[in-house]
Amino acid sequence: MGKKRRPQSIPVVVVAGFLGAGKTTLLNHLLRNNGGTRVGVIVNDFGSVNIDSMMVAGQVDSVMALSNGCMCCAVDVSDMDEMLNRLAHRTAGIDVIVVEASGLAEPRNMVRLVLGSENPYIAYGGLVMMVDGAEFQSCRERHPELDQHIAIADLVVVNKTDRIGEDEHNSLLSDVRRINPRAAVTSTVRGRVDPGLLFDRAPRREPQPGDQLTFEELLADADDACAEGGSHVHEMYQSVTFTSKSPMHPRRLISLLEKQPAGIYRIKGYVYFGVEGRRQKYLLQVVGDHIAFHPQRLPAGEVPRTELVAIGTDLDPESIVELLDACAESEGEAVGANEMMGVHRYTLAETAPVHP
Ligand SMILES: Nc1nc2c(ncn2[C@@H]2O[C@H](COP(=O)(O)OP(=O)(O)OP(=O)(O)O)[C@@H](O)[C@H]2O)c(=O)[nH]1
Repeated sequence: MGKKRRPQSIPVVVVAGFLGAGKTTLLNHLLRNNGGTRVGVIVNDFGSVNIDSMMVAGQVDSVMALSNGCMCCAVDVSDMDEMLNRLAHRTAGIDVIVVEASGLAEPRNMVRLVLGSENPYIAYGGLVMMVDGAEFQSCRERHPELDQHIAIADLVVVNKTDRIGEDEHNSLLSDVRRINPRAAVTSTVRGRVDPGLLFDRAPRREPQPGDQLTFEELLADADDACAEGGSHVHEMYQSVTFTSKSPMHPRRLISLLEKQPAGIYRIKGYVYFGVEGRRQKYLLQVVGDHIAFHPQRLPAGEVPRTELVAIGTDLDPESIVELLDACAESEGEAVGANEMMGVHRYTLAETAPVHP
């Protein structure tokens, strides 16, 4: 018997945005507030350890990780295709698929990967660009390409508006609208957007005469950029992975984070402090000079360890690993609860992405 065709194809929404803009936070919000819509997730992280998939795991049945670095320049679309095929299979019972691009991805290429899929059960569902309200203007100065990313979005989410004043917010909104007059634009805190903006969206409209570039032209541009070794933001960036089974010394780690080695823009991952009596690990999030710890219960049976990815430009991986190594507790070193003061200063009351 032939496979029964679904009455409707499954939309695949791509969520992109620069490092730390709040993509995973948005994803977690969508997963918690899905209103019964079954969401399949594909995450693509820049570092060799996929922290993002750990941050959404447990929230959803179907999360798949495209690791080994940023996927956007992959010549071979088969990895993405295979995941789309698995999520779109009727036994998975998925209604919508969200692809979280790496923070350094070229969004056009991520879209191209979705459009390149030959799966008849999926349909491209649009591009959502997350903008870090607090960091975007300075990021644009360093990476003018970010404007082109905004220019092709269907929905722009201006996030972290709690970190900017009204004037800055208004000027950011007018810049976004000038760069992309046709996109829907919404502002939020902690990615709290109405899931209906992403899921039940009207079918993508055909490009109109007068649009700056047609969608096909944008995709063709993406091909050219790759072929010429083009100007992708991620080419300037490297990632360094650090893991340690020894607990980290809170005070030493905080001093390192407060005087970050040159070039680092983003650090994320899990930190274990071996303070007696605490079965806790901390999700560490650093974006620019903004540091945040989110305490989480250490699940029974989980071997405590620290696993961090640092992302930035002109990094010296060896010296970064050495500096982090020096933050680990040495044998016999007694670390009291008072050493955690610095960590508490950066600990958010609201525990964001948590394994239930
Ligand atoms: N103040 C504030 N912080 C936020 C907001 N949204 C997200 N964050 C924090 O910003 C940090 C980065 O958020 P993520 O969701 O991991 O960002 P991301 O875009 O997935 O990061 P990458 O995958 O590394 O590019 C985390 O510490 C979040 O808790 C917000 O609206 N306001």
